[in-house]
Amino acid sequence: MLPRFYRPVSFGSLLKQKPTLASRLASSPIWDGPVYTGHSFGAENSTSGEAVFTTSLVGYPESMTDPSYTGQILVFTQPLIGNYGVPGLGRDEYSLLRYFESSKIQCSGIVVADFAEKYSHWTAVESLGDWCKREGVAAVTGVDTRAIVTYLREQGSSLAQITVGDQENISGFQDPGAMHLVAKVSTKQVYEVNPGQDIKIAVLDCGVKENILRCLVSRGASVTVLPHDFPVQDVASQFDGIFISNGPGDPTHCAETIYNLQQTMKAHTLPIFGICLGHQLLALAVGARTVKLKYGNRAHNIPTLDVTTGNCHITSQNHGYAVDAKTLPGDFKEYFINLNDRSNEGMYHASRPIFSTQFHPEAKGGPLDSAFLFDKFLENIKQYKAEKDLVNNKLQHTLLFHNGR
Ligand SMILES: NC(=O)CC[C@H](N)C(=O)O
Repeated sequence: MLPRFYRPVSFGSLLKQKPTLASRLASSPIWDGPVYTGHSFGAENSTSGEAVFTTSLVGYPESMTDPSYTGQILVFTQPLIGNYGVPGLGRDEYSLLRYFESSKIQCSGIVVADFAEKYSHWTAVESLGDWCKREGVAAVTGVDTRAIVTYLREQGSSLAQITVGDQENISGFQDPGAMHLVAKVSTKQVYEVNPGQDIKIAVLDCGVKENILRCLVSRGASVTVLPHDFPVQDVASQFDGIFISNGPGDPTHCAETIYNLQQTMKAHTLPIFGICLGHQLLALAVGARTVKLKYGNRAHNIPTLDVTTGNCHITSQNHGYAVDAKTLPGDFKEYFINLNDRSNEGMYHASRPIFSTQFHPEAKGGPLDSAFLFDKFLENIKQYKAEKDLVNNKLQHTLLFHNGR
């Protein structure tokens, strides 16, 4: 017998079609994808979004609170999800969330083969189902996720709905790719983490993960978090480095950030580092193009080649778009390549301290192979500061000399 709280739930997906005149005129989408019926173990709300799959084995609290998943229904290929429960909102010595990437569930819904009602972990305060219910997020279990993932791999990431019981999904099929989601998840106010340090980094928050901030402040930096569209070019001289964060949706919606980065790179020579959406925005700012991948890369174990060393790193990834490496301008070189699908995984400037990665070196949920890239950014900053100090000292000596005569 099914536990009482289970209600029938359907997970259906929309076959992606090239818009024909007929389908555009008929404003409702054509429902021609498969329907999978399982049980609800989260909030009994209907929802819609882009269905994507992750092959990560652990880290569901981190993935579900990652703002990059906004507007997406996350299908886990790992068949048993929820067995270590969900941790609480504890904070670390920097007041950053210890166990989550943001303070709420960001994805629109989740789909798992088998939900573990019984959980056990020393950090757990509730079950995955209770967390989803409390946060109003739909969750489906008891469906064949192998069939769903086969569909998504063949068809590509697709618009989908979760409907609970007999509910109608009045919102239809929401396409996160058509929305400027970064504006929704970015901070509205400027705030500081670990203030008062010698090294000062400006973070453009397009949906920044807590562990990215932790990776910067734990290396001794003060971080000032700015809204995604903040004119960073106007304040860049107050900082020693600029970081551009991860975030949801299609990077081409972020016209303000792209423009501000162009102006910053024109007027300033300080070190810049971007991760995931940050990489895509930096690439767009220097004139490269981004493309939508068929079903994206979402996993914690993707082999990635460092073109500069020949080393392979196992990386954590979560993206549906990629930079087309063929469109990088001459002074930017390809830094990393995905060894599964050969897509671009990063770039660096030939002579300036600017680089970015498509994968996530902060990887909460692991692996930590590429965490050295934060050290590299901090090294770039120290070198930049040392050169700046040298120039300032020389300038002062020159002025003193002239004054003395
Ligand atoms: N994790 C991210 O920053 C994702 C970037 C972008 N939204 C993509 O899907 O490609």
